[in-house]
Amino acid sequence: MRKIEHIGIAVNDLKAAGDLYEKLLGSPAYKTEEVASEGVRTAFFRSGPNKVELLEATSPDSPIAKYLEKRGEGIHHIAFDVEDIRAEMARLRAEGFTVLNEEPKKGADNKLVAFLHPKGTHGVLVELCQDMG
Ligand SMILES: CC[C@H](C(=O)O)C(=O)SCCNC(=O)CCNC(=O)[C@H](O)C(C)(C)COP(=O)(O)OP(=O)(O)OC[C@H]1O[C@@H](n2cnc3c(N)ncnc32)[C@H](O)[C@@H]1OP(=O)(O)O
Ligand SMILES: [Co+2]
Repeated sequence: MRKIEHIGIAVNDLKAAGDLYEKLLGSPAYKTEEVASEGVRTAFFRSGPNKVELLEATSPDSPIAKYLEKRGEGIHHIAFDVEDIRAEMARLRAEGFTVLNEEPKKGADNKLVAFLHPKGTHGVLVELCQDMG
């Protein structure tokens, strides 16, 4: 794990939350992007070398919709930047973590992504991200 790639925050309304985070961070989202396969629309903000990803659900069966229904708005996941996502997935499986994806999938912000089940990480949904260059 090279660094924290982004902190993911689940929100009910991306526009309203985005306006607030623009005030909070002092700059607008550098990207908004829909990831249909995940049923999410995202907005990315920079905070120095770090990133914040706001996520709203675009379908009722989205993981974000389910999370919001159950827990309301809040920090949804921590994403880590990895050099080689397939190698990391194999390493973490061998270490006993529950890797939720057979194969990495295309995420937002030009990344290949995979997730670890929060039950195996002390309650934090972990995302692995490899930059696709
Ligand atoms: C890819 C685009 C973008 C990017 O950065 O590129 C994204 O980040 S997309 C983010 C949205 N996509 C995902 O989250 C995919 C991975 N998530 C999942 O596969 C599910 O959400 C899963 C398996 C984590 C939970 O789904 P499930 O249907 O099992 O929901 P439950 O409510 O039954 O949850 C089971 C259990 O886990 C706890 N839980 C659920 N979500 C989280 C979370 N985000 N953080 C911590 N814990 C979580 C939930 O409370 C249940 O525990 P329990 O003790 O039974 O209440
Ligand atoms: Co993410």
